[in-house]
Amino acid sequence: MDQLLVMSRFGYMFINVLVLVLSLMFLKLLLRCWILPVRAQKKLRENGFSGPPPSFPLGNLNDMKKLKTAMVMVEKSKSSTIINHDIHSTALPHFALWQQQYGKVFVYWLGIEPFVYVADPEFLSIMSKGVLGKSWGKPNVFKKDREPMFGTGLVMVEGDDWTRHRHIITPAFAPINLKAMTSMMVESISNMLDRWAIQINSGNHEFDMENEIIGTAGEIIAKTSFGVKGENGAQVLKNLRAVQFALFNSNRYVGVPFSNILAYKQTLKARELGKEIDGLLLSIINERKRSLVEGDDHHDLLGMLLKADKGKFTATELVDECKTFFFAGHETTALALTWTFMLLAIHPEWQDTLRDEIRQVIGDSEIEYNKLAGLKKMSWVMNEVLRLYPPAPNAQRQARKDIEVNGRVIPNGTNIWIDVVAMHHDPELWGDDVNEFKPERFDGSLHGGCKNKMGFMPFGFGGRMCIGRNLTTMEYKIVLSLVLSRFEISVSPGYRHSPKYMLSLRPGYGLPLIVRPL
Ligand code: HEM
Repeated sequence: MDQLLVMSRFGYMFINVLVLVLSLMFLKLLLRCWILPVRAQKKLRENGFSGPPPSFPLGNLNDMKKLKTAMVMVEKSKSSTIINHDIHSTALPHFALWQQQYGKVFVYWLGIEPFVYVADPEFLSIMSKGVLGKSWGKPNVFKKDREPMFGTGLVMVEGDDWTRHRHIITPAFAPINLKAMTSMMVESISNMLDRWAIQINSGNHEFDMENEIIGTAGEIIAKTSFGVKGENGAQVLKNLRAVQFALFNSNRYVGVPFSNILAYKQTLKARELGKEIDGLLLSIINERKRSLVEGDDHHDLLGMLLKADKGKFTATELVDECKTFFFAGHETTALALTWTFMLLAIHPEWQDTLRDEIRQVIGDSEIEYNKLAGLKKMSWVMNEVLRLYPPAPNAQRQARKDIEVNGRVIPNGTNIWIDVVAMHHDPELWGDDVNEFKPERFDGSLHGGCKNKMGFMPFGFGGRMCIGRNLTTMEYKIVLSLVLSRFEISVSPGYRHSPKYMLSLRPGYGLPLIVRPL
């Protein structure tokens, strides 16, 4: 009898505790998914930020999806031979439409996360001047998602940690160190061109240039970051690509509560691959540390970090920085080159102009780092390509404090989405020829004559500007010099111009080009 009484009391207590725990969980959920977003929306409205009305729990994701689908239908009905550089309304139709309705600064919602959208360089300039580095960071909503790619590498760290990381890494990108990477790059590119020559000899002149360049750029970034040689290196490269595929080639509902559960297969796969990459990179790092003691020299970024580092980075931090170099530097550089080949293929006069310049600056000698700065017109072409087709089509921040811009407050916790494609294609900033390929607009002007300096930002802005931009410029110039010295290119009739926003800005159906030896 007593025993029964004790058991029923115990059961009663258990149920009470369970109810309490479930109620607390429910309240937390209510606060996170409903009360806080409603409060944020009210504050943003009070501060004059309007935008498309969100619905629960998707925010504006459904509108975005519908507009994209409608745009795909419109595109399918168009002639496939037209190459139009006015890409904002086709690649990002939701932003183009909302801009017309709400202006260049408005609020939209990814799930329960508010984003202040900015396509006004003046607003951006005032905002970034008033913001101390610590008042904003990278959106938490993306951090978890991209953890297997960047970990706590430079792209993701904030505050004092960011200052420390940036301080240690900056010297690795110094010209003297980049110079030592020239031969690694020349080797990979020459291998690719020799493959092309063999294929052309066998009668096949058509290449998917995006595939070709992504493969070679991946090899180069892996070599220049941590030395891809050996079995471990090759396996790291393979896994890094697989992580990217698992994370971004699927429909993910960023900002929607429990969306990770919906995409749990990809999330788990990315985490597993991420762990495997960490293990492989760790063994490369340990091997390097041993060989450094024995006096071996490695001219890649990891080698430079290990030499300069003297224990300033933990092993995990070193692993994360290697992954960061790969993910931040691989596709961006490859896409800059891919879009360049598309534009040069439809502008043979610019192929000739660059060939003349290469002949004058480099001649028949081997490519040397010091000579690359002399390729001025090539720099104009690079800037113009990055303007029309920016491989990093947006930048994001999250307010860590209330941020005031012209008397309007962006509340702590709000995300900020800077639309680089919109600013690069804005006729009010660039003039009526904004959608024309005119590299000469960069002759004597670092900002291509844009009315506001912040209107041209392919490498970001402020203290967080891309640390790898000199490395990219170097690779870009070496690739173009070697390709244009041996081949001429034209567009294949199979090319369908359809730039798509998939985290980066890439050709929707690849880039088939016809390549002929000179
Ligand atoms: C065409 C090529 C490239 C483009 C368009 C590009 C673009 C950008 C942009 C826009 C940012 C700023 C992001 C932000 O403000 O949130 C950035 C940052 C960064 N990039 Fe690049 N990038 C390129 C190549 C590279 C390369 C080759 C590397 C390294 C090997 C690299 C490493 C980084 C890193 C580590 C950051 C973070 C810097 C920081 O937060 O302090 N990037 N890049």
